[in-house]
Order: sequence, then structure tokens, then C-alpha cells
Amino acid sequence: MAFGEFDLIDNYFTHRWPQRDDVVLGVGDDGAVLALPQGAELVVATDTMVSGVHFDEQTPARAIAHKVAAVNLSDLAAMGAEPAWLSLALTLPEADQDWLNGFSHGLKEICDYYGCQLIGGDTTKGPLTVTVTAHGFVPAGTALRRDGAKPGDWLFVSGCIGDAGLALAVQQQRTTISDAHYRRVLERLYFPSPRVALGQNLREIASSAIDISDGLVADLKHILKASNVGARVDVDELPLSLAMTESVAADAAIDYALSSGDDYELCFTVPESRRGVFDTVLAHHPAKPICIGRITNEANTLTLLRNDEPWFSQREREGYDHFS
Ligand SMILES: Nc1ncnc2c1ncn2[C@@H]1O[C@H](COP(=O)(O)OP(=O)(O)O)[C@@H](O)[C@H]1O
Ligand SMILES: Cc1ncc(C[n+]2csc(CCOP(=O)(O)OP(=O)(O)O)c2C)c(N)n1
Ligand SMILES: [Mg+2]
Repeated sequence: MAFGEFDLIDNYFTHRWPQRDDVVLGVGDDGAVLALPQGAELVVATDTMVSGVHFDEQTPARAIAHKVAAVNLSDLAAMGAEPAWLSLALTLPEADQDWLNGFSHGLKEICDYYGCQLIGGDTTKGPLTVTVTAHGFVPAGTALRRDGAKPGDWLFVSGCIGDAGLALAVQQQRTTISDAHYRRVLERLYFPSPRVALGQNLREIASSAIDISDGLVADLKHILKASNVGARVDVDELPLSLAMTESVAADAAIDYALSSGDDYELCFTVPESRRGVFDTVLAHHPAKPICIGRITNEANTLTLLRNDEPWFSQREREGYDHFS
């Protein structure tokens, strides 16, 4: 029996999502109709994943779904927003029902976890490409931004970085590590955890925030440029997993942490005046952000230090850039 575009939407993307009261009209009409809470501002983020660029052919459909939702929820987290709705643009080479089962299950799992509803999208035939737009709320005026860092602010990352890059290096046969460590880092490449709760807790505490998708150096530089400040980072303080430290030499581990990307931890700044509140909030929080340095007044200047001496990365590339 022929299985067409509208069967596909009905079977996989219409009924199985959490139903939110603020969705007046969801999947099925020309547009979704949504009710914003009073006093809230809407935060919207879009990210695309392309086969061969963001994931390879071995990547399970469930992981692709998880990751495309997670990277968008990570952008909402970096804005301090509470996630509410997702839309999905799906371009598929064929309507493979096994793939669609895996994909829609992966999407449902993450939507259930974060209480998000799929509210619409688009389905087309072509090279495998998945795009999600995430919508969330913040109380008006409280969104975290890239442009608020000030000299003297403390610089934090929310958790271990570099693991996803190490997994990719193993997958691409650039290095080898033990099976047990590979399983752990592959989980971080395939199923990143967006720091959604932490992001909301940082509203009215952090002076700036960004999520780390392209690599710490590349993404921190966006904060420095937007805020017209510099930063000093002590590379010995970078949080590294056991899988990382037991698998590669110390300098290589630092390079993964600085520039490999795909981590989806938050990088943020906290003014001295908010440090006490921050420590109190963190005492009750499962995430344990690590202080890696401080913001300076040297505009657009990132200084990497090891034992108080300048430290230069062995890698030429600073972070992921699609066109260089
Ligand atoms: N094609 C585009 N049209 C309009 N805005 C874009 C486009 N591509 C990226 N942007 C915007 O440029 C900014 C930086 O994008 P990006 O580096 O992808 O951010 P992120 O790492 O948070 O996904 C964002 O505000 C994004 O919305
Ligand atoms: C097959 C494969 N090649 C390379 C990578 C590494 N990679 C691809 S895109 C990317 C950076 C994040 O993607 P981007 O589209 O720049 O996300 P954004 O910054 O917009 O959130 C990284 C580290 C990967 N995950 N899989
Ligand atoms: Mg983007």
C-alpha cells in the first residue's frame, strides 16, 4: 500500500506528543496558534542538522531526533528560557518506516522529558536534513544574552567539555580509546543534555551566556565580541571527564576541550556581586559548573594560561566553522 506524505505526518507526527494547554491549535492546520503566558517574552531558536555534516550514516534515527531537539533546547537554555514548543522541518530521501519509528520515538522521549509539544513543521523529499525551531519563555526583560559580560566577572562552564569531539575522532579513526570510554563519549556525541534547568536558574545571576556548539574558544569569543571585553582562561581548570583524561595526553585533552565543539554545555559569566547568590543556588543544583577564568577589559582578547604562562593550542583550527 502506498505510504504518502500525509500518512507519514499522521502516523508519526500528529498524536503522540505531550498536549499543552497553551497550544490552541497544533499540527494539522496552516499554522499553529499559541498562547503566551502574561508578562512573558518569547525566545525562538533554529538549528539544522545535515547528514554527513552533523552526523554520519551510522547514527541511529533516535539519536538524530534527540540531538536536533537537544541542540535547540540548548540555545533556549543559553537564553535562560523555559522550553514550550518545537516545530520540525524534515527532508528525507525516502519514507523508511523503521527510520521514522526510531526518529519519532527519539523526539517523543525528549519532548516528554522537557514537557515540549511538537506544534508543526514541514516534510519534503531530498538529502537527509532535520531542522527544529524551539520556542520558550522568559519573564520579560530577564533573557540571558551574549552582550552583558563586564571586566572582573567570573567565567564558568557548566560541565565536562571535549568528550563529543573525542567520540567523533574515534568514529573517524583519528584515534583509538578503550571500548568502555568510547561508549561514554559516544553517548555525549549522540545524546547531549541541554542545560535547561541551569539556564533558567542563571536568570538574574549570570551577566552573559552562550552554549558551546562550535568549541569553547570559538563560542567564548562571541561573548567577548558582543560584550566588548576580553578573558583569561586557565586551561588547567577546564573540566575534563575521566574518559578523556584516561584516554589521551594532557595537551591533547585541553585541545579537545578548547576547540572540538558539539558539547552543549553552557559558558557564562557571573559578576562578583552575584557570586554569593550563585553559590547558594548551585548548592542545591545537580549541575556543578566550574570556574575557568575571569573577564578582562582587553577588548576581544582571549588569553589562555597554563601555570600563569601563556599557552598556545597545538591545533590550528579554533572551532567548528561550516565555511572555513
Ligand atoms: N540564515 C540565517 N538567517 C538569519 N539569521 C541567521 C541565519 N543563520 C544564523 N542566523 C542567526 O545568527 C546568529 C548566530 O547563529 P549561530 O552561530 O548558528 O548561533 P548558535 O550557535 O546559537 O546556533 C543567531 O542569532 C542566528 O539566529
Ligand atoms: C559526521 C560529523 N562531522 C563533524 C561533526 C562535528 N560538528 C559538525 S557541526 C559542529 C558544530 C555545531 O554545528 P553548527 O551547525 O555550527 O551549530 P550551531 O553553532 O549553529 O548551534 C560540529 C562540532 C559531527 N558531529 N559529525
Ligand atoms: Mg545555529
